[in-house]
Amino acid sequence: MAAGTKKLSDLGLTALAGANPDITGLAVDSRDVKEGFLFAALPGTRVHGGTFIQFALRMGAAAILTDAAGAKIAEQELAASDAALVIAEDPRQALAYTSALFFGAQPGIMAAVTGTNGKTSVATFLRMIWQLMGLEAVNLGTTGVEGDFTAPLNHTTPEPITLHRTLAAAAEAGIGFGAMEASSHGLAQCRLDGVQLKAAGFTNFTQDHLDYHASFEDYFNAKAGLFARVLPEEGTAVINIDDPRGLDMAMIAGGRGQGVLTVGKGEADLALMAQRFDATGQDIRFSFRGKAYQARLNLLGGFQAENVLLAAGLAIACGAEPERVFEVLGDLKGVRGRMQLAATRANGAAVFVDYAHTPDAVATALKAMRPHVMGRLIVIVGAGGDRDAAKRPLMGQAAAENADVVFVTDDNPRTEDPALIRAAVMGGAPGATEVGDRAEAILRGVDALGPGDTLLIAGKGHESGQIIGEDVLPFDDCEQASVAVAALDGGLA
Ligand SMILES: CC(=O)N[C@H]1[C@@H](OP(=O)(O)OP(=O)(O)OC[C@H]2O[C@@H](n3ccc(=O)[nH]c3=O)[C@H](O)[C@@H]2O)O[C@H](CO)[C@@H](O)[C@@H]1O[C@H](C)C(=O)N[C@@H](C)C(=O)N[C@H](CCC(=O)O)C(=O)O
Ligand SMILES: Nc1ncnc2c1ncn2[C@@H]1O[C@H](COP(=O)(O)OP(=O)(O)OP(=O)(O)O)[C@@H](O)[C@H]1O
Ligand SMILES: N[C@H](CCC[C@H](N)C(=O)O)C(=O)O
Ligand SMILES: [Mg+2]
Repeated sequence: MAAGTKKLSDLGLTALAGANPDITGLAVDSRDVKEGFLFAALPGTRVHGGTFIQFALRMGAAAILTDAAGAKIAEQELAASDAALVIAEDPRQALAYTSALFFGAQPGIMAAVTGTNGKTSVATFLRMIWQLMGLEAVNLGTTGVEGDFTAPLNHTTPEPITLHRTLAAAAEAGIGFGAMEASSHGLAQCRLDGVQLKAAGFTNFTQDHLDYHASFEDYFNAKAGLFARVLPEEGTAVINIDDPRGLDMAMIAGGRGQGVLTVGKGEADLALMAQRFDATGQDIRFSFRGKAYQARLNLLGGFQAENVLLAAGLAIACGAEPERVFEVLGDLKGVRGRMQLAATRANGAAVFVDYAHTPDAVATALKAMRPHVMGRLIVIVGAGGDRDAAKRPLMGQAAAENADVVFVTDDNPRTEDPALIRAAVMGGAPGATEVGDRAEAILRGVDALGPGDTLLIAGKGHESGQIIGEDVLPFDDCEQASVAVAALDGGLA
């Protein structure tokens, strides 16, 4: 979508020498720069983007946005060029605000959700609640843009240029409501600082991404940035108060003067009082500010009710009538790749696919599955390469502690040696069976299913490819589950 040309000053930026060129586009990678673009030369984890200013200038950049270090790297090239130079203390945050001004529109009501697990689920349920109330809505995140406007995304929280281009396109298509995921990377890099939020949610905080964040506390602080920085003072924070860090988040939000709506099993504004599980879902009883309600959820897993209530809280915080929100909960559908029924064997045993890729998520998914299972619970688990290595044995342990049979296999090895990743996972699950090839592991897991047993294939959820080295090979857990059932039982599942 062409956003048109804007003056540098209309993008909230002031150049050092007073230049005010027309800006025809924005780029964060020098290889994407075209004539008249603003190039944001950002400090990176590997290299400073300032290194690439010389290439951006050659491509016709009209302005450079960077920090003092970036400007120093390209001092000579900048002196010899008449491109405008903008130096910001935090160029990532400046780029976020600039992107919002450049693309100029977003759905009028937006909410963001952060937390280690449950972001996609909550954002998707919130979008569905809005749609079921007759509103045009989207969710943006790991599964792309879904709802009344669709588009693929490569990141859970895209960098600001892609984010605001997408939000503007959605707004132009008539979308009035948007629910987005705020990943810890996205928050640490201020990717969503230019989005106008009405409400923000917090699901939970457990181990992940310690490859990127220097410490557990750094990881927490990145997430807390959603309330401490991005959500405005007049916004409402919707907090899962059952999480050990929920109170900390509520304090941060309250400290900034934001409204706080708590969700949880104990004392909470929106309180989950009882759950009754059966083969196809659960009935829940809950209260909102003291008044009791009941709803049917066609969703498996106790934690899904928590995600649904957080989404309901966000809908209310965004202005919806509580009674209307509670009425539509019974019509919610499952989220793709989250506790999704993938296939059923001739003997009745079921195969589920779930995106559990953290120790907490593996434990939660298996514990949640247990009340729905009569026989043995079998799990297939692995861990991704080029990601937090410390979580691997913990994922194995979570599988061993909560399932009756464990198969350890490859997830996305990326550039790492898959055998070493598997060995680390096996370290936490010594009694497990190791099967490197994921399709074979699924076949073995499905073959092991007796009547009343259930298989949970964890880790890849909705993903349609397996990343090996730099290649992405087609691979879909749901599809492989069907193939395995067909191979063992004949016909298609
Ligand atoms: C680890 C991480 O988040 N990296 C982000 C970061 O890149 P970086 O710091 O590694 O960049 P770098 O390689 O050091 O390069 C520095 C700068 O030079 C630029 N460059 C580089 C080469 C060149 O030829 N020209 C050029 O201009 C780069 O665009 C970059 O701005 O800044 C870049 C620009 O903003 C981001 O695109 C990039 O995200 C990469 C693509 C990424 O894969 N991020 C993942 C880990 C991520 O964000 N994941 C979360 C999900 C987390 C979850 O599971 O919850 C997400 O929100 O998707
Ligand atoms: N409220 C929850 N508490 C604990 N675990 C959960 C919760 N919700 C979901 N999970 C587990 O986490 C997995 C991922 O869920 P989801 O995709 O909604 O999380 P996410 O935060 O978006 O993950 P990502 O970091 O990849 O974006 C699910 O498949 C499930 O196993
Ligand atoms: N957003 C997460 C997804 C992990 C999914 C899992 N299949 C893996 O590859 O580790 C990440 O990039 O860390
Ligand atoms: Mg997600």
